[in-house]
Amino acid sequence: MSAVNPPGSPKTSLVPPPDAVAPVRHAEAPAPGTALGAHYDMCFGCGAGQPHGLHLEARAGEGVSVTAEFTVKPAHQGAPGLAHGGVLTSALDETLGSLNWLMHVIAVTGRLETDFLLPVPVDTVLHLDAQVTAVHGRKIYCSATGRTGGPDGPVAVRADAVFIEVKVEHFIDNGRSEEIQAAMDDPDQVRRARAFEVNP
Ligand SMILES: CCCCC/C=C\C/C=C\C/C=C\C/C=C\CCCC(=O)SCCNC(=O)CCNC(=O)[C@H](O)C(C)(C)COP(=O)(O)OP(=O)(O)OC[C@H]1O[C@@H](n2cnc3c(N)ncnc32)[C@H](O)[C@@H]1OP(=O)(O)O
Repeated sequence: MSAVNPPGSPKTSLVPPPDAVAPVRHAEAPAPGTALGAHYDMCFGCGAGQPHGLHLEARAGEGVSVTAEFTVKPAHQGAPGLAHGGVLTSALDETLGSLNWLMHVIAVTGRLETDFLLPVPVDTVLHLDAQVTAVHGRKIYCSATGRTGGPDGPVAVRADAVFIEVKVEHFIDNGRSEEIQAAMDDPDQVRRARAFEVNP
């Protein structure tokens, strides 16, 4: 049998390489406690205009960190009365994606690994916390936890991820044309997208 973790395999990619550097909070990052708002009104994770969404609300934290709250609704069930694991992973993914605001970088999820430690019942408020741990070129290494019963409660879910920095053209070139056109016609959306990109 070949090596369990051959170099370059996905399994090794969540560990920052030795020459990775500490993340830098952008000088114009929102102050700790500031609500970050949605990066896109129709986003499944954070968009207020998305009726099927999670409606996650993230706030800037200290350093390169964010916090968020997610209330598990009946529509999020996997087993009777319990949250679906994929939905919980989406909440972690969205919280990690919100870290973009603090670095003024646009990045998309490359790899995300979730540990499910406790079942999460419907009506639970999941207290999410995410931080960037290291940066290597375009790769942003980050981790998140979701706690129940309050911000200091037991960890129910946690995730490690690598996000990959992209340009706004990633969305323009790959998104379905009708949504891209609508986004480009919306000055507020263009402003929000560009706000990520100012990264001197
Ligand atoms: C004006 C209209 C604007 C409209 C837009 C509106 C708003 C935009 C603003 C903000 C939105 C931003 C983010 C959204 C935030 C939250 C949502 C939650 C996050 C998500 O839900 S987001 C969706 C899921 N996500 C994807 O849809 C990605 C699909 N994917 C790809 O699009 C490509 O795959 C890509 C771009 C990832 C890479 O492609 P690429 O060609 O650019 O880069 P390349 O391959 O050269 O890799 C460069 C270096 O990254 C390493 N690397 C690559 N892939 C890796 C992996 N998977 N794991 C570990 N490392 C990886 C390589 O190993 C190399 O590393 P090294 O430099 O060391 O060699």
